[in-house]
Amino acid sequence: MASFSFSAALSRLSLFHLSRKPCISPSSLPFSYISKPHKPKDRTHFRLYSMASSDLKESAANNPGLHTTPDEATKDYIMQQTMFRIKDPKASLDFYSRVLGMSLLKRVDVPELKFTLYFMGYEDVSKAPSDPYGRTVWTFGRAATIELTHNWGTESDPEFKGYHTGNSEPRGFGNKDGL
Ligand SMILES: C[C@@H](O)C(=O)SC[C@H](NC(=O)CC[C@H](N)C(=O)O)C(=O)NCC(=O)O
Repeated sequence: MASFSFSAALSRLSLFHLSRKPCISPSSLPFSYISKPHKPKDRTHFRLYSMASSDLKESAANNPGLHTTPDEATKDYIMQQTMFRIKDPKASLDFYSRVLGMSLLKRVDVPELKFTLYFMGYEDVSKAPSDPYGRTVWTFGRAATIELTHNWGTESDPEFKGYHTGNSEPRGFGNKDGL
């Protein structure tokens, strides 16, 4: 099998097929790789895509409107939260914490309006402030959190048929994927 050097790979900037026993671990490459078994038994084949090419489908030149640097006026902005309404907090908290490995960053109970918010995220909550105000400020400073909204009673209301999933007309919200 031809030797495979990282510099040679960079200079070629093209697709690579690694044989069954790659001479270097794909995980050590700064390339992104997609394991694509050619046949079910060949699970060690990898197809490597160079990331240096400027004609990538994902380049700014190939995607009008795409900027590689944010506007100076909003450069510190982040997508802080997206909100999903949930029917049953027990089931949803189990899914987002046990299945997806997220942590509960902050819980907000609003009894006067009979709802609770659960802010979930991939953060080490042992580093969160212990005081409620500090914890709130910390939570709303985390990027890409999920705000789960539970309107009290939906979990036990036989008349509640669940929230719109986005998979029927009018199609709106699409889906959530996990890996
Ligand atoms: C932090 C708290 O005071 C809020 O304002 S959260 C935003 C608010 N959420 C709710 O009122 C949740 C209960 C409501 N019945 C619902 O299901 O939304 C809100 O503005 N919700 C509407 C929205 O579009 O986010």
